[in-house]
Amino acid sequence: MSALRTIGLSKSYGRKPALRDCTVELPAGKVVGLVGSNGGGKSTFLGLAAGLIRPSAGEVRVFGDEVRGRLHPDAAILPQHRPLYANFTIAEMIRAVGAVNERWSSERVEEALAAHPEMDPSSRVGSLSQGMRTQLALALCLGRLPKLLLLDEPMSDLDPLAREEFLRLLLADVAERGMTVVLSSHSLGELRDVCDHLVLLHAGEVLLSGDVDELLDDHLDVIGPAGDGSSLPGAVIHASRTGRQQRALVRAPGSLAAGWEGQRPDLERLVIDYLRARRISG
Ligand SMILES: Nc1ncnc2c1ncn2[C@@H]1O[C@H](COP(=O)(O)OP(=O)(O)OP(=O)(O)O)[C@@H](O)[C@H]1O
Repeated sequence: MSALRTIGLSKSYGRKPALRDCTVELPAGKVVGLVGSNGGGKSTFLGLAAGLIRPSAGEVRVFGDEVRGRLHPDAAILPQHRPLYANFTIAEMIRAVGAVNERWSSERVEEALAAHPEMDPSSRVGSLSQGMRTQLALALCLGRLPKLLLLDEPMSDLDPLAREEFLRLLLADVAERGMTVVLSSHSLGELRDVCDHLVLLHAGEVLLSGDVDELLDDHLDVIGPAGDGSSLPGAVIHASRTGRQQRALVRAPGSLAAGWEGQRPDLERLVIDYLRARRISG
């Protein structure tokens, strides 16, 4: 069964569409990278998946159950604004969140915070740096022992070491507990190392969704003589010229004509060329 499935999911704010007819199926036990342009709909997608936002049309299912305005008991979300009470101490915050969750492990929270001895339990949340708040909010998410963890730009305010530790913690939970992680990020370099599955959003539309390796295998980054567009193999996603050469990203490539060379694209190339193509076509 998929961890998260959306069918024709749409959300408009007033008359402005934020997500349009989104149908995706995200496999359980994987790390899913949610990427795209600014305002592409990533936070809206995560909010809908968590039941924080109500859809304008379509449906969301978490482990087969339709999400209807409330967080699925097997899910946890780290929203972009990190919902914490500034006047509470860290220890009070942990107790408060534990008290409202039926399934709860304070050991799991402590385990997640163990790598951060600077987070004294008696410190006020309001005195923590932005990155420390993110660490605390993530630890609170893990305390719910989620099977599906939804993370909105979790690494944006973490230092390089904290990012590495954060990813290590997540990957350990994916491997040991079979957790599914959906994380939005603009940092393709970081996603490349951890993502099994990709969802690419632009202007509320899903441009790509699938297993990362399969998507990369299905594309070719080709270079050849300019002006010879007729010999490009496969469907052209985006093409550009420099002098006498042209470069293109093609999908479902056939065999290459003489004078052309091709290689499997990396994740950055794939994502950037899809977004560039959309920007040009408007
Ligand atoms: N509460 C809201 N009211 C009105 N419009 C909204 C609201 N939240 C989001 N939007 C609009 O919906 C669209 C999608 O926004 P969303 O925050 O989901 O994108 P995003 O991909 O997370 O963006 P970013 O990468 O910039 O964080 C944008 O056009 C945004 O302006």
